[in-house]
Amino acid sequence: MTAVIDDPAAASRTADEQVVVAIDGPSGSGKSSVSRAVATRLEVGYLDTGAMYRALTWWCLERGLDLSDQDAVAVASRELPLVMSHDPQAPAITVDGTAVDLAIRETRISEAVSAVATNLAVRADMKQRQRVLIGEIASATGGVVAEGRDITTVVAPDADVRILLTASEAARLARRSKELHGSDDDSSLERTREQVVARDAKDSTVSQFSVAADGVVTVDTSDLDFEQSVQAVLDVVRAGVRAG
Ligand SMILES: Nc1ncnc2c1ncn2[C@@H]1O[C@H](COP(=O)(O)OP(=O)(O)OP(=O)(O)O)[C@@H](O)[C@H]1O
Ligand SMILES: Nc1ccn([C@H]2C[C@H](O)[C@@H](COP(=O)(O)O)O2)c(=O)n1
Repeated sequence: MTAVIDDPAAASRTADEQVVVAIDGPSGSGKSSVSRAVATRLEVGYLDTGAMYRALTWWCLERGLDLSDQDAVAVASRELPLVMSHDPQAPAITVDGTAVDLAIRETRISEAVSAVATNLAVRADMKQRQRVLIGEIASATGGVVAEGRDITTVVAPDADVRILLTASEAARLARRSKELHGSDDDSSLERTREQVVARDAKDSTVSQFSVAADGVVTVDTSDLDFEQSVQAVLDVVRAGVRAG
């Protein structure tokens, strides 16, 4: 893999030149926002795999499914009529023609999504979908930044560059609290804890995203601001591309 990054003619890269970047990490580490910025700078597509689990959760609830009914949720996963735009500056997601970009970020979805994401039949289906999407996006745009919890280890263990994006629990809680409640005072932090710490505890029963697997580079953003985090990831990508 010999991709020239920051190449304005990204979409004309040959298969050998395409760059696939896999990024995992815990909730609030900055995966989505940093990955979108990195994909934008690299002029490649973006895949938010968490949005896929969220969309499935939304669809199951919309249809009145009991999320603890593993078989019914697995069938829903296979049938999910999902369409995603992979433009990092305008990611969009529809289910059966309904735009769900905002709905899938609601607290009710954040609190329910782990029940779906820990369903092993759903994970097997999502893995296949995500592998296909990574190939399609890379072909269409010259590369892809795909982020989630198991991209570096299960979905794309052969990615050109694999990164674990992490941050201390305090930093992650404060970031999410400011985003959701506009503040990181004590009561806001407490209200955010369920969505960050408790969700990670549930999700970590099926994926390993707290310790980097062999060959995965850890980028700790606890003491970095947003732009520094983007630059740190780009540095790893550039080093990985040169080494590859
Ligand atoms: N290095 C950083 N410094 C400060 N804020 C950051 C940094 N990185 C991300 N953020 C902010 O933290 C919040 C959480 O980031 P983001 O949604 O990208 O995290 P995530 O890892 O994708 O979380 P989740 O997995 O729960 O969706 C956002 O408001 C984002 O702008
Ligand atoms: N590859 C992935 C991506 C996401 N999940 C789970 C973890 C979360 O509970 C949920 C939503 O993810 P988020 O949008 O918060 O990043 O999906 C997973 O298990 N594997």
